[in-house]
Amino acid sequence: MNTRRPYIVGLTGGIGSGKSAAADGFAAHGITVVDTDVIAHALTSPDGAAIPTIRRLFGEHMIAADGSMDRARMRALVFSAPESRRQLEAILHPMIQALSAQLCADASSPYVILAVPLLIESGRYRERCDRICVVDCPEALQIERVGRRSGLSASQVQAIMQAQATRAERLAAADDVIDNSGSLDDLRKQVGILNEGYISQALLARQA
Ligand SMILES: CC(C)(COP(=O)(O)OP(=O)(O)OC[C@H]1O[C@@H](n2cnc3c(N)ncnc32)[C@H](O)[C@@H]1O)[C@@H](O)C(=O)NCCC(=O)NCCS
Ligand SMILES: Nc1ncnc2c1ncn2[C@@H]1O[C@H](COP(=O)(O)OP(=O)(O)OP(=O)(O)O)[C@@H](O)[C@H]1O
Repeated sequence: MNTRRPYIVGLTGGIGSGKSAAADGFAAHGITVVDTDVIAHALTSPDGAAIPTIRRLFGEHMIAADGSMDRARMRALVFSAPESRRQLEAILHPMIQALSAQLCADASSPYVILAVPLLIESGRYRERCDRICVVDCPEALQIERVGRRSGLSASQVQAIMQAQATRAERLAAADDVIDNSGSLDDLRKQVGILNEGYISQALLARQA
C-alpha cells in the first residue's frame, strides 16, 4: 500500500454530462480512476454488501431474480420520493465513501481521478479533492444523450436532474471545466491538456 497521500482530482457533472467518457479519457493516459457509480453498482450486485440491508428496509420486491437490486424499480421509487432516496443513500453512501477512500489510497498513478456524480451535493468528497473538474454541457444535451443511451424519457431524466445540483452550482465550484458540448474527440483533447497540468500539479504538491 501507498503511504503517501495521492493527489486527487474530483471529477463530477450532472447525469449524462459525460463523466464516464471523460474518466475513460484519463484512464487512457494511465491514470487510476475511482468511480463511485461503479462502486455503487458493485455494492448492489447479486453478492453486493448492501443487498441484505436493501432487502430488509425496502422489501423483497426491490431485489431482482438474480439477487441484485432491481435498478429500474429503485430508480422509479427514489426519484419520485425524496425520503426513499435519502434512505437508499444512507445505506450506500458510507460504504461508497469508505471503499473509494481505500481505492484512492492504493493508487500508484501520478494522480487519481475520483469520479463522483454527487461531489458538489454531498460534501463528503470535496475536502478529499485537491481540485474539482466539472464536465459540462447544456441540459438539453444531457437529456438527449441519456435518452439515447438508456432509453429514459425527458421527464425521467429531469426528475433525476432535480435531485442534483444545478449547472450553475457545479460551475461555481469548479477549478477546471471540460466543455462536452462538442464531439468525443473534442472531449479527449481537453482531457489530454488537463492531464498534463494535473501531472505537473501533483508533482509540485509532492515536493511542497
Ligand atoms: C437510483 C439508482 C438505483 C438508479 O440506477 P441506474 O442504473 O439507473 O443509474 P446509475 O447507478 O448508473 O447512476 C446514473 C446516474 O444517476 C445519477 N444518480 C445516481 N444516484 C443518484 C442520487 N442519489 N441522487 C442524484 N442523482 C443520482 C448520477 O448522475 C449517476 O451518474 C442508482 O443510481 C443508485 O443506486 N443510486 C444511489 C447511490 C448513489 O447515490 N450513487 C451515486 C454515486 S455516489
Ligand atoms: N461528446 C459527446 N458526443 C456524443 N456522445 C457523447 C459525448 N459525450 C458522452 N456521450 C455519450 O452520452 C452518454 C452519456 O455519457 P456518459 O455515460 O459519459 O455520462 P455520465 O455523466 O457518466 O452519465 P451518468 O451520470 O448517467 O453516469 C453516453 O452514451 C456517451 O457515450
